Amino acid sequence: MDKMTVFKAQQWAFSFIKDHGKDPSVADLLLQGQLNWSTTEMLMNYQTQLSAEQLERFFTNVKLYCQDWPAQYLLGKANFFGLEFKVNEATLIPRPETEELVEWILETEPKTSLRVLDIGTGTGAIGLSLKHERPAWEVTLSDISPQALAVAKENKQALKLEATLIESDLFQNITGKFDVIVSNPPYIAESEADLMDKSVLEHEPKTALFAPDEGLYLYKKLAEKLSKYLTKQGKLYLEIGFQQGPSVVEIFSKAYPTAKVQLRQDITGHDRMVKVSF
Ligand SMILES: C[S@@+](CC[C@H](N)C(=O)[O-])C[C@H]1O[C@@H](n2cnc3c(N)ncnc32)[C@H](O)[C@@H]1O
Repeated sequence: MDKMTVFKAQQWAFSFIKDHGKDPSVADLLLQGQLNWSTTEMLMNYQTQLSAEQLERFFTNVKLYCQDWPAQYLLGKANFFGLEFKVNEATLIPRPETEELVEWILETEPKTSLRVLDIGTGTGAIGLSLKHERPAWEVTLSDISPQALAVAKENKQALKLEATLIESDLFQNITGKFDVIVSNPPYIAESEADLMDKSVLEHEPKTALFAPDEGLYLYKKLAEKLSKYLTKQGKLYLEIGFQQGPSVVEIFSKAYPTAKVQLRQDITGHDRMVKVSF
């Protein structure tokens, strides 16, 4: 393949992606991500020649994106809360909604030393972002998937953050008590699979997406054992599906009648988070 300028390669990718009915702005994401360039660097380098190798990788990624591969898996990385996380097909791609859960914790909890447990950590996105913002917190990351936990370990090392990693089915291998437990568990009902994007369904891990019992299984399991792992005034923060607000509030209100259970909406106005305060 001959050399080509960044500008020409971008133009080609734009029209190729458009012709396939997908989002042309992903062309920039793929090229910038591959070259590790900021938007400014991209603008300053429009006339730079790309090597045949660089072009081949870019064209391949553009074509795979048009075949429903998520751009983040093609690049092997995703941004979350201002940090770069390695991702692969063993981990969910961290979502912007989840950044709002991190923000809620940061604006509510004291900056002083706290013990924090992130259950179902995946890439480590929630727990490592919290540790990055609050170095005094002692953070534990757990996941049922050893492959996901291996990615969380790489992210912890790349970001130079301290955290304990534990392979565990919910609380099974967890000991001690925590001031904050946070979880974005799998919460999609199997019956909703038909409505999902092909790129999510075909590439993201099923153990990260689906849960039995209309998606409520993990919330019910968390509620059963929660009090044993929270300090007296501890708090649980959860991400939920936008239709699950009333059901999740009911699960925790029934299990802990004296606790305060709060529902919170995301930036688009959908029910998205629940906090249980003891
Ligand atoms: C929706 S993903 C969330 C990943 C990450 N916390 C985030 O917000 O991007 C759910 C995660 O929970 C993990 N998981 C599923 N069942 C679990 C269980 N029983 N115990 C612990 N982790 C579980 C999955 O492997 C997956 O990494």
